[in-house]
Amino acid sequence: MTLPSPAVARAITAPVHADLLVSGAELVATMDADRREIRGGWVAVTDGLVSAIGGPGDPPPPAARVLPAGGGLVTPGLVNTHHHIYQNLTRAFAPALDGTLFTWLSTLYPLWSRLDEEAVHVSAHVGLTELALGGCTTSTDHLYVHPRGGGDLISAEIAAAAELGMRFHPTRGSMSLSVKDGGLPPDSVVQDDDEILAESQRLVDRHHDPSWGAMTRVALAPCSPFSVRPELMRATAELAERLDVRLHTHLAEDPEEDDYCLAVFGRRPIDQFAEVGWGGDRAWVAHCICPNPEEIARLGTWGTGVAHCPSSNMILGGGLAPVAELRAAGVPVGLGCDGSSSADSASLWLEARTAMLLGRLRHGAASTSARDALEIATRGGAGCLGRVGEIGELSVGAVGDLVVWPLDGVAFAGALSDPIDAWLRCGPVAARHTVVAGRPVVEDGRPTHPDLPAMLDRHRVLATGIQQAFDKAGLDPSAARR
Ligand SMILES: Nc1nc2[nH]c(O)nc2c(=O)[nH]1
Repeated sequence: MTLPSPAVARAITAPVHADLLVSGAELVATMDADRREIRGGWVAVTDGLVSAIGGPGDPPPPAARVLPAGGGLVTPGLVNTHHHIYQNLTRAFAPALDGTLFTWLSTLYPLWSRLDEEAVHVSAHVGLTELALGGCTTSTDHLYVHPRGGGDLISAEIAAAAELGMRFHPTRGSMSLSVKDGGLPPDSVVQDDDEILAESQRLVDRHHDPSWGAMTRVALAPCSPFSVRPELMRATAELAERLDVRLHTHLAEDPEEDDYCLAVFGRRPIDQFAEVGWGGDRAWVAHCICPNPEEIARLGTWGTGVAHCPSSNMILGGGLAPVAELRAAGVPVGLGCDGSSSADSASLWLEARTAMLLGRLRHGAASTSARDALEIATRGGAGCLGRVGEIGELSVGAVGDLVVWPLDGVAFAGALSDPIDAWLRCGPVAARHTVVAGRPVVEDGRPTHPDLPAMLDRHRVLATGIQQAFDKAGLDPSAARR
């Protein structure tokens, strides 16, 4: 990772004229190295980076624009470490709702085989807008379905993120092992290893920005042990090392995956992960519901990150991820919405709250606080994406990504004693303002980009076309429910 240049470092320590000043907060929860919480605080952003932070006694710099926090809570922007945004085209899809992971995937793969550039662009516009409304400023996406003739899907979603001004970490997903070779996906959605590797390199060359404050970073992401060949896992790890980009995959997400790995590889998923050269801090993995204590310790030693996806894990019935144990072992744990066909909603506020509730259910009321959940949603995400100190905190020199959350109205009546507890225990809450690199993408609860209504109209047409494919293919909708 590139650190700020001397010029940037000078600019952020000198008194500045800010581009944006967010002031009038009830509390600024900086989530910086000291976890400073500043009552009545303000935050200034210059050239996309935080240039100053202060309290009521500190005079703020003059600013081109002042965004009133209106007595709200200011936090760093939340970081989404796992998503399949295109799945909002098959959200809450009735024929797939009751399946376990493998049945659910097998029902939906044929629909996703109809993705093309327009569908990905429109679904990304809608999906990233939804994320911004829920307080997300940096999102990953794991797009692993690349149908023949579908076009350059990753570039299409990067275009959507750039239009909206969202910080984006697309991961070039891949599947290479179809049913006929012992994998789960059908032939229509797999590619061969050479094509996947060539495309991965091309996308990194074209879009990946390693510089401090980058808006776009690309990672490489073979889908799961049951949809790619071990040779591709190994070659992808080598390519990521050579290009110095991060690695992402699904891991240990379901007992069915344990059974598959034992039957096919003769070892458990995390042993197979190590066998193909992935055990290290370049990788972060999604779900990680089923590691045993010895595997948790190994993940901690490696520094491999985990994207905790609480809603999706419960909806698919995969189980309860051992979040407290992973964190105690030193694993960077971030938060993920997961795809909108399994989690169906995409709000990191909701995922943070759900992570807090699940933690308390597993380990008792004193185990998991709103601050723990905020930590996972911010600094934990930065750890997964290799951007500690840069995203997920408000400190001078970090990116100017922040959220102003309301603390007023019916939901908060009487919640006066602690703004962070109020934020996550009351609600439901959507962002009042979401700011990325000093520019509001949500203001007064509304997206600032004007195209959302047109995008939603187009999304409905595209989603209808894709879902009708299910009927046309003559699939028996009730089969997936059995
Ligand atoms: N929740 C999800 N798990 C997955 N595993 C896999 O291989 N694909 C998926 C997915 O889309 N969602």
